Amino acid sequence: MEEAYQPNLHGESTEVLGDLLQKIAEHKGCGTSGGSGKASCGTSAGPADMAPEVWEKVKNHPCYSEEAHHHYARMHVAVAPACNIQCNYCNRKYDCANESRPGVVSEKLTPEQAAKKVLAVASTIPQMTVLGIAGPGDPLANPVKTFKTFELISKTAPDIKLCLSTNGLALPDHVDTIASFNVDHVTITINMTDPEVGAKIYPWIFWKNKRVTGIEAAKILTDRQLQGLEMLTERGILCKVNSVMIPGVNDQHLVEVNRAVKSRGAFLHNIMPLISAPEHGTVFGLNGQRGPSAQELKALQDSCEGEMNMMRHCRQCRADAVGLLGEDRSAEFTTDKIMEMEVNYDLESRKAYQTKVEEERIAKVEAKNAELETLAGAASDIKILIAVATKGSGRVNEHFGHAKEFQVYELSTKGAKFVGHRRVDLYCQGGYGEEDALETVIRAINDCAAVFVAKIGGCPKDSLRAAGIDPVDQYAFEFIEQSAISYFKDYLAKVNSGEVQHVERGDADIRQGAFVPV
Ligand SMILES: C[S@@+](CC[C@H](N)C(=O)[O-])C[C@H]1O[C@@H](n2cnc3c(N)ncnc32)[C@H](O)[C@@H]1O
Ligand code: SF4
Ligand code: SF4
Repeated sequence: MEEAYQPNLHGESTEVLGDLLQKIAEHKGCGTSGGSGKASCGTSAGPADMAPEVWEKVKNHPCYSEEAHHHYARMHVAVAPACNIQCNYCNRKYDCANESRPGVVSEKLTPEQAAKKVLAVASTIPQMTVLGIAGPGDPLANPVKTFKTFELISKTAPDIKLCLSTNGLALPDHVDTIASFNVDHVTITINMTDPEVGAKIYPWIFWKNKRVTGIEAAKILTDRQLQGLEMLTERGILCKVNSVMIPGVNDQHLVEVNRAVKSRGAFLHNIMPLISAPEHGTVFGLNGQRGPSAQELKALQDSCEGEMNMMRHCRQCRADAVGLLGEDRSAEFTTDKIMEMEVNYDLESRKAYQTKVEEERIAKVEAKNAELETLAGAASDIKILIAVATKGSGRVNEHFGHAKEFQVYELSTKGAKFVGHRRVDLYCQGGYGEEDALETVIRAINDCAAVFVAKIGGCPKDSLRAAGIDPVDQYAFEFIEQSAISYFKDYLAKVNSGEVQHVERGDADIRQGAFVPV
């Protein structure tokens, strides 16, 4: 192991960073508020309503703050191979280096290898702020490996936030240990509170040294999950609940789940699409269980939003993912490569870098707010979706042809709201076989009125226009939200003058997560 690094937590740059973060909070725009669990980021209640200790936890956590995810990165370490339950959508034996979805890893690590990897990544990616353990199995079915990893990292990289993601079965037994390692973000996957529904998702659980099946298993699981959630929130640990949306199985029921977890103090609800394909070898993949469409997912998230804040920017990462959400740099940090890397974990230079990131965030929020003021008083029910090609930093900074995903924003007189993303790399690979990649991208974003890009060639421009999608490169390298609001203002003006006719667009031809044609 490396020698323990002793940080200077009272250094000047730390103070500067603190001031900047406070400024951002005053600009109302960058977190996800506590208590009510409602969204912020210029969408509704902002950090002004958020308890300072909650703000402290979410301000640079890419999963807990939609706004932070444009700037801050996370990493997962795959130290937890075993699992204590079986879900009909999970098969951890299937592995593909090019595939990014939960449960997939290229190599499993020991706690010592994981700690070394964290230092290597933190030295290379100064905006990496969060270390999560999310499998490939269940962290709490591997408690020794999980907590040893946390212990090592909390000593060597004390500025990194620790997270874990669990199915919750063993959670009540480990809450005190979780709290003792200052793990202040825990995700619990809760797909049901009704055991009848649960029996369709979980064939078995391993409980008190024996296998339990059916409704009895689902009843134990839901009781333990809800008990664990209550125990964590009582201790002030922020909880995110993941729910996998499985059409025809738990889609209607998730509204009830949403109420149940909100009433027990969950901070954020992440309803994610089922990923299901026969080649994954899962029960659902093999029996043809489909995932939801992008529209079905958004409709369910919208219907739960009145209740609590919904996460819409989850990328359903691999258990060894590294980088900004939506990018995967795990191939740069394999065990072989780390061995040869010069690791220089310097807390002060990490803080200095993050200070620059915070300056950029402030500029972005100010620009958005200024643009939003120009919309004040505009009355219209029109809403449109736009797709944005971005590499991060909250800017329109990706070439159309290089985009592996598009971020989708809903524009209205209230402003620009992030509502999801479309991963076109997997869609191209898995969806339509020989079909031209451009065609599949167009089908994936054909519910959007425009696509914002840093650059685009003449041919794709023409094809997009023919599909009724406006290719917009005039905001190249500008901030996304400010540009989107400015575009929407022009759009409304053109609709009002009759220059453009607003049409309600149909659904995109994409099934989130499943990558098969609707
Ligand atoms: C791989 S699991 C690891 C953590 C833990 N075992 C759990 O299930 O919460 C991480 C997340 O991925 C989700 N997941 C796994 N397979 C999935 C699939 N095929 N489709 C959608 N979500 C999936 C799980 O439900 C969980 O929320
Ligand atoms: S609990 Fe997590 S790791 Fe275990 S089978 Fe379900 S998804 Fe897979
Ligand atoms: S799977 Fe979702 S919640 Fe977990 S690290 Fe990725 S984006 Fe964040």
